[in-house]
Amino acid sequence: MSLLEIQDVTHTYATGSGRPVLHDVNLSTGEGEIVALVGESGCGKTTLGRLIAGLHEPSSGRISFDGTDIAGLRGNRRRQWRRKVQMVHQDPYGSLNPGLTIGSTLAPGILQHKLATWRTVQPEMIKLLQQVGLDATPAFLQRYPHQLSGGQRQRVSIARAISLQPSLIVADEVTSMLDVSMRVAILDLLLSFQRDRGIGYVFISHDFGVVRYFAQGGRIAVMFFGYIVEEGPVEELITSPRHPYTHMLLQAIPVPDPVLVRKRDEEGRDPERMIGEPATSGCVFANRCPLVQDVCRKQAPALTEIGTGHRSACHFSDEVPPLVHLTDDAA
Ligand SMILES: Nc1ncnc2c1ncn2[C@@H]1O[C@H](COP(=O)(O)OP(=O)(O)OP(=O)(O)O)[C@@H](O)[C@H]1O
Repeated sequence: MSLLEIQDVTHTYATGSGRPVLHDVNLSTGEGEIVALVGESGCGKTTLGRLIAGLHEPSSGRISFDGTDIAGLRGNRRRQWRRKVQMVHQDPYGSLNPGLTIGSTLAPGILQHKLATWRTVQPEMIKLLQQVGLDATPAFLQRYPHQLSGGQRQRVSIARAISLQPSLIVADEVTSMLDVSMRVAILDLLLSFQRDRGIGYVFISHDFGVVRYFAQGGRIAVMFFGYIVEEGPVEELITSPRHPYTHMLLQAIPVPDPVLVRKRDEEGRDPERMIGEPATSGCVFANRCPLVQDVCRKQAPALTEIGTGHRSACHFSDEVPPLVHLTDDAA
């Protein structure tokens, strides 16, 4: 059974344009699994993450956790579900209350969920500091977020999430505001919790390099304007994309080799296609697609199984060309 199951979820913000920002999303993840959500800014990654973490309710569709529809959960069962799914945000400074010490940030959740008592909460918090690589002392618990570096603040956010012993963490662009030197350390820290505690992740990022590192062995779902257009095992999807949008994103990753850049351009990389409005009928990607044909303007392709655990929403997924920078003759 899946840990998390998202079925036909559509979401429209009451305060937004009135158009859905997620359309008929279907996605599932098993215990301890990593599923990465990738796509350009505004495609709905954070919205989907917030629905999974229960911070918004979907306009329609169903989200089940441990086999139970979360919309129907009440009382203690609802509290348990809220504890088991935690979210770590992109901006650790924004998500930590600047007026609270680290101790006052960590203690309430632990006490509320009865994971420690008033007597044991301090040693519990010190243990957490040590587990996330922070100075494990009572003095550190007295510090405020502004007294910490960006990396330390993100470690506090991670400590707050793991303090509630979750089964799933939604990690939303968790390294994008950190120095490059700090990024791998934070990713490795999160991976250690997957390895040692079986915590699964919904890992949101626009960076395929980061996703390839973090989600190895897991799956990627590629989103375009609120639709999942391709989903599959990480290595297979990154080396042999079967949707023209995934192909375009991967082909746009900068390479430091001018010969390769020329070869990509000769083979049809068209910067003009990197921008453009989503189509309002037929395939949502039709206005940008290099493979577009008449049928794409008329009929939206379903997300269809094209290999084991690999799905693509394209009428012409067989015609997506190999990536230039990964073919032998490009070397
Ligand atoms: N609270 C909100 N009210 C109204 N519209 C919103 C709200 N939050 C997001 N949106 C809109 O929903 C769409 C999807 O936004 P979302 O933040 O989920 O995308 P994203 O892929 O995570 O982008 P980014 O990588 O820039 O965070 C965007 O058009 C955005 O403007």
